[in-house]
Amino acid sequence: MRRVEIKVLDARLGREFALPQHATDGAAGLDLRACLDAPLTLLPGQTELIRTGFAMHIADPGLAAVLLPRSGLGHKHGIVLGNLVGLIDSDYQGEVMVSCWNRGAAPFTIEPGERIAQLVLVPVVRAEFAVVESFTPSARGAGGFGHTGRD
Ligand SMILES: O=c1ccn([C@H]2C[C@H](O)[C@@H](COP(=O)(O)OP(=O)(O)OP(=O)(O)O)O2)c(=O)[nH]1
Ligand SMILES: [Mg+2]
Repeated sequence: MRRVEIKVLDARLGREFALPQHATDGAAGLDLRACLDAPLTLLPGQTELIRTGFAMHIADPGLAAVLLPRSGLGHKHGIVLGNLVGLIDSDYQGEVMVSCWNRGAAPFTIEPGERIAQLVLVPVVRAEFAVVESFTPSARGAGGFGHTGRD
């Protein structure tokens, strides 16, 4: 287990609402809860930025966190992320925010404390681009976007 510092910004977190945690021993994500004061109804097409009640500082530049939809909410109710995937930089120290987008056809109400997204810590390889005139040839070359066919 990796230790990552967080600051609790909403007093309900860790009391009324569980702190972000892995739901099972094998879970890759930590579920994030909506720190809302009242239920929030997202109409079809609506997007709102929702507080999670904590700030995090990953600190290690070799790590980042990605925010991903929960599959049940996304598939059954159309509740996904307005930015599709959220990226938390290792030097970010602000509140983790979740952009919730109702891409479905029906209104959906998010309750205070509801698990709305998941955070996955991922390794990062930082790079410095080196400008060259030519590449060592590869089998693919510049072919892409389906050039290998469909079967
Ligand atoms: O879903 C998200 C995405 C980002 N962030 C925070 C953490 C991240 O480190 C910071 C900046 O995110 P990003 O680089 O994706 O956004 P930007 O539009 O490029 O903003 P900036 O100019 O601040 O880098 O915002 C969130 O809290 N939730
Ligand atoms: Mg940025």
